Amino acid sequence: MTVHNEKFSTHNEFRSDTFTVPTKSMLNALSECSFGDAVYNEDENTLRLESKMEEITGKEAALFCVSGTMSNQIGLRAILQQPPYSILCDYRAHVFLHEAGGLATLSQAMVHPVRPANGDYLTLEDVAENFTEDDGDIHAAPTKVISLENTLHGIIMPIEEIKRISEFAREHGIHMHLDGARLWNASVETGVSIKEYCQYFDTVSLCLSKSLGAPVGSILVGEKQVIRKANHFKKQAGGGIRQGGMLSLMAIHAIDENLEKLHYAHGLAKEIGDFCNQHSIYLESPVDTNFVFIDIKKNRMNDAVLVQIGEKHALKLMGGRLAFHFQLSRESVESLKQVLLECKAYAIEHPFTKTVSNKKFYNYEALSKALPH
Ligand SMILES: Cc1ncc(COP(=O)(O)O)c(C=O)c1O
Ligand SMILES: C[C@@H](O)[C@H](N)C(=O)O
Repeated sequence: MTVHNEKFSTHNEFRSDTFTVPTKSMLNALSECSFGDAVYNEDENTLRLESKMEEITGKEAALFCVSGTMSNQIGLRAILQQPPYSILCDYRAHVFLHEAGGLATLSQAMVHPVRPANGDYLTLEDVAENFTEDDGDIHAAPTKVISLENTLHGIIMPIEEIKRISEFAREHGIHMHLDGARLWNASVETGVSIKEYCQYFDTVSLCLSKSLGAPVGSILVGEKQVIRKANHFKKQAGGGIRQGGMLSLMAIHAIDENLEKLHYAHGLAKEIGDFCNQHSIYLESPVDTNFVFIDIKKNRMNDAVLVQIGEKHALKLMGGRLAFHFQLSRESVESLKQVLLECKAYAIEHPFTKTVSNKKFYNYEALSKALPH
């Protein structure tokens, strides 16, 4: 992957697939992009992207948003009507843990985080045992949305389970939202189409700026009146995009050119997952797609040491979560194996037994080194 300068190198970038950069093909396309004001729905490329996503997802309407956090939060807000209500989600859900408490502030929603009994993904039994019936009990905040995430920590949620939960939700008048930031990864891996996944949900958020490599953006899809309301919340939050044609054209190219490259990323992740298993480096969850979650606690590793050993080998890490994407080099993956062996050896000599929060899969100090101060 040729990049524009070493500061933005992605060949050695394992912190997240959010660090992927536009390909030369995406940049070359910009010579032909539109410059309409997208707030007035006058940008040709943005309308083309939204129409493309309506076709891919089978939903009535699509909305180009500046981030996945925005598309999730305005999507959930748009389907909620009158508090008190609650949102049921996985205890690791991004909408719950990593979107700055938006469900409380924008949606005034209570969140009911549920730990899957199987350790990997929510089942109907998890939902049925934990949802709050809208039965008039004034002590309660009835469940009005079940928000799923696929993939979650790279784990694929089986389509059969999604279907069971969706049927249950519809029987109980509960909306279904999908945080599909990496639904592309699930679809490429399972062969189940994006459209088939989306049919079980009222609203779906899909990210363009992660494994697909677009520089900015996510898409929210749903029924016309829901997307119309979501667009209102988008503008309220200052998310109106003026000449968005450059961003949406790169997003169109990202979908057309990079989707198949996800297989490469998944292959690298599985290779590292197998390597860990062969060298007794415990994993937190299965490697279904583009993430390897090292079980830092069980390995008695210190994630700051892992980051430092990574730096010694010119790799960018931010903790026990290892992200894989199509811009990684073969050499970096080989170096990563060395880093993991060194970190495992260090942990044997110096076991890390301090109790740390499991709320974050990233070492913010390491991440913050990349952030403007
Ligand atoms: C599962 C998931 N959903 C939503 C988001 C939010 O996306 P963004 O960082 O564009 O706000 C992320 C972050 O990348 C994510 O990992
Ligand atoms: C950090 C987190 O918000 C981001 N979504 C990631 O996966 O890297």
